[in-house]
Order: sequence, then C-alpha cells, then structure tokens
Amino acid sequence: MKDTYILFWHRRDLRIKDNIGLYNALTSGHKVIPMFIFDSEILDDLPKNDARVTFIHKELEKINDTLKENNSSINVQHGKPIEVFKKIIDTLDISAVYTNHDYEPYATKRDKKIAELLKEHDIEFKTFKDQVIFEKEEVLKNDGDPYVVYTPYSKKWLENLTEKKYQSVDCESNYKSFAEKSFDFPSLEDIGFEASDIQPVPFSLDDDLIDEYEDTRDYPAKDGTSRLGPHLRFGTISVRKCVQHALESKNDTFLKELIWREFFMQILWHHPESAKNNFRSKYDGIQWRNNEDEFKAWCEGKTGYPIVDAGMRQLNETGYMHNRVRMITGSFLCKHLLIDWRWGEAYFAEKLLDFDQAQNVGNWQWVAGTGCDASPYFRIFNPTSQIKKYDKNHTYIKEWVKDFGESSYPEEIVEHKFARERCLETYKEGIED
Ligand SMILES: Cc1cc2nc3c(=O)[nH]c(=O)nc-3n(C[C@H](O)[C@H](O)[C@H](O)COP(=O)(O)OP(=O)(O)OC[C@H]3O[C@@H](n4cnc5c(N)ncnc54)[C@H](O)[C@@H]3O)c2cc1C
Repeated sequence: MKDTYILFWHRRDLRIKDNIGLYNALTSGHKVIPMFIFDSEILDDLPKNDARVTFIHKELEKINDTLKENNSSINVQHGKPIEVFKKIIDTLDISAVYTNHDYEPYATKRDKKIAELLKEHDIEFKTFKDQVIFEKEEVLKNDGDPYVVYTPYSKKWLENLTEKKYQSVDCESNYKSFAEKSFDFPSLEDIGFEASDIQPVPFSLDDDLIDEYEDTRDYPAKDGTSRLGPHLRFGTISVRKCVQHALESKNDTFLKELIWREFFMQILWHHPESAKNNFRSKYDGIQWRNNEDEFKAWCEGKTGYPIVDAGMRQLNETGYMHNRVRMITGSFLCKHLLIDWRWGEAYFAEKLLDFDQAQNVGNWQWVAGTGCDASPYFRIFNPTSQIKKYDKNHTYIKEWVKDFGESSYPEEIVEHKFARERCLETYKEGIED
C-alpha cells in the first residue's frame, strides 16, 4: 500500500512540545506534515499591523526552525480553511487530519464543515483535547447539567483531577516522524500584514511568583502575575505545564485562576449564544446610554479618572491591561457611563494580545452583572478608592498617564456619586423580577 501522510493542523497550539494531537499524529506510524492556516475569515477584519498576527507569525517561524533541524518544515497556508483543504486534498496524499479541539462558536462551525469535506474524500478527521484539563461535558453537576456557578464547578474540577490529566506527552522523541518535506514559509507581507512593535512579554511560572500570587496579583504596579495570557491563548505553552507548576505551590490562588479559564470555556461551549446575548435574559431591559463621545473618551483613556485612563492607555500601547484594572475600566464603562458591555468586549477583543472569546465575554458579563456567576449589579467600583487600595503611590498611574496632575489632564467625564445613583436606578428599572 502507498504510504500516506497525516496532516497535523495547528490552531491554538503553536508548539511542537507537549501537544496531545501532535503526539498522537507522530506516534501513529505515518509521516506527519504540520500545517497552519492564516484564516482569511478572521484576518480580513483585523488591522494590517495586528500584533497577534505578528506574534503567530514569529511563533510559526520558531516551529519551522526546529522542524528544519529535523529535515522537515511547516506548511503555512493563507485563505478560507475549506478552500485550503480542498487544495491540499488535491496535492498531498493525506489519509487523516489530526487537530486539537477549538471550542469557540466560529471554530466549531468551521470544523464541522471541514469534517464533512474530509469524510467525502474518505479522510479521517481525528480531534483531541489539548488546551484544557477538562472540556465540554467532563465537569458536570451530579444531575448531568453544566455548572453556571464557579465555586461548585471548581470543587468538582479538583475532585476529578488525577495526575494523568496533567501529564505531559513526549513529542520530541518522535520528531523523526515528521515528513521530510520543504514548504515555502510566507512572510507577513505575503499574507497582507506588516510587523507590529507590540509583542507579549515572556511569561513567568517561577515558584516565588505562584507562592506570592495571592498577595501581589491585585497591584498593577507590581510584576505579580504570570503574563501567561497570550501564551495560553495561542498555545505556546501547554496548560498541563501550567497546572503542574500551580500544584507545586501550597497556595492555590493561581490554580484557581486557571480553573476560572476552564469555567468560562465550558460556559461558552454550552451557551454559545452568550457571546452576544446577556447570559441572564432578565437583564435585557437595561437601557444603555451608549454615548459615542463618552465611549471614545474611555477608549482613548481620557475619562479624567486616572486609574481608568492608565488602564486604557496601557492597553492601547501594549495590548495588555492588568486584571484589577480590567475590572475597574470594565465596571466604569458599564456602570458609570452605562455603555453596553458588548461595546467594551469588542474594544478589548480588538486590542488584547490575550483576547480569548470565552474569557473576554465571561469577564465582561461578570463586570456588567449580566453573566452566569456575575458580580452583583449594585457592586460599583469606586475608581478613586480603588487607587487608594491598589496604587496608593500612583506608581502605575504615573507610568501610563504622563499628563497626570497637569492642567492638560481631562476633567472627570462624570461625577462618581451621580453616576453611581444613575446606574442603580437604570439597572433597577431594567431588570425583570
Ligand atoms: C473585562 C475583562 C476582560 C478580560 N478578557 C480576557 C481575555 O480576553 N483573555 C484572557 O485570557 N483573560 C481575560 N480576562 C481575565 C484576566 O484579566 C486575564 O486572564 C489576566 O489579566 C491575564 O494576565 P496574566 O496572564 O498575567 O494572568 P494571571 O493573573 O497570571 O493568571 C494566570 C492565567 O489564569 C487565567 N485567568 C486569570 N484570571 C482570569 C479570569 N478572571 N478569567 C479567566 N481566566 C483567568 C488566564 O489564563 C491567565 O493567563 C479579562 C478580565 C476582565 C475583567
């Protein structure tokens, strides 16, 4: 029988170490061609200097360099995935496509279409769990329903956790199974993009950071968080490795954040409609003010509230915003300005290097109070007392708001006490009993 190839399709797993789908492909007895598609359905809506595209391109280059050392290379394509697959089926002798699960609503629809196409050509489509410890229906309530509240979900998650669930797989010993093929590697310009200066900072999984995380994570001026966001989003690190490190610490706060990530992933998987709709429909009656000038001031970091402005300016300049400040800026948008959480979600989606639909939607709905396990609507962050608690020396603010304390710095866009009362009234009127 003629030897056929397995195509391994990288998506949110830009690494060739500890990658479950890839490991299964490499140990299948067939030669493996790794592949990535710059999906024009996603790329066409992005600015030409999108930082995430630059990051993906760089990570693929790194993969390609390692593959070249092993006489192989990655097949990088650009176009609509279905069209790319039609072309590949015509040009390469493929018996199976292996890939890791991608849970976002767009991805599940795309994968369904690809699976149908492959079936028509008698090509197997094998998919694996890789980007989470528990997926889909693996952590359910005793009655079989999915959880909508974090605390019992996390308890069950921990109960179900066995060592096997976070064991790494050894891809490196199997690199000899990569096909000896040489593919041209496209430049960013070839796919219609240009390099961005904004890049993720390296992550840290240091023992000290994880041990002290609970005490330091809320202070935006400190380097107290891991900066794993984009790396988990694009899979340049495996979640199993993160969990292994988290479990080594006596303090479980960091592990709990990794569980929040999986909580929101399963929420979006079970409730794909929550990407666009309030998770709780009783909030549908809220009359958002949606003032465009105020939205612009928020986006540009010109609200006159220094901690809000620092966060937005940090986001605009670096593609990152500290979690505490994401909560403050998010609350300010929805509650002080009464702007629909979907506007804020879309702005963060455009700017965040770690943008992940499940996390972004889940957290925005948490902030707005419309979400599954949300902050109560009457919890309105006071942007001034938040400074006293978390940036009392103004270290963070001064880093990002260069005109802080100067006459050019804008006046407060709205008075806090007035905005608070307006918010409470609007929510009360809008919420169905
Ligand atoms: C309005 C708003 C929008 C957000 N949008 C995103 C987003 O698009 N993508 C994203 O990954 N996170 C999002 N978050 C969650 C959180 O802010 C980021 O995960 C975190 O700031 C990333 O920095 P870090 O990697 O240093 O996190 P660390 O504090 O070091 O946490 C480690 C990891 O745990 C996970 N995690 C931490 N906090 C949360 C959380 N609240 N919810 C879910 N997972 C969490 C992340 O994967 C994170 O990388 C959002 C939070 C808010 C309030």
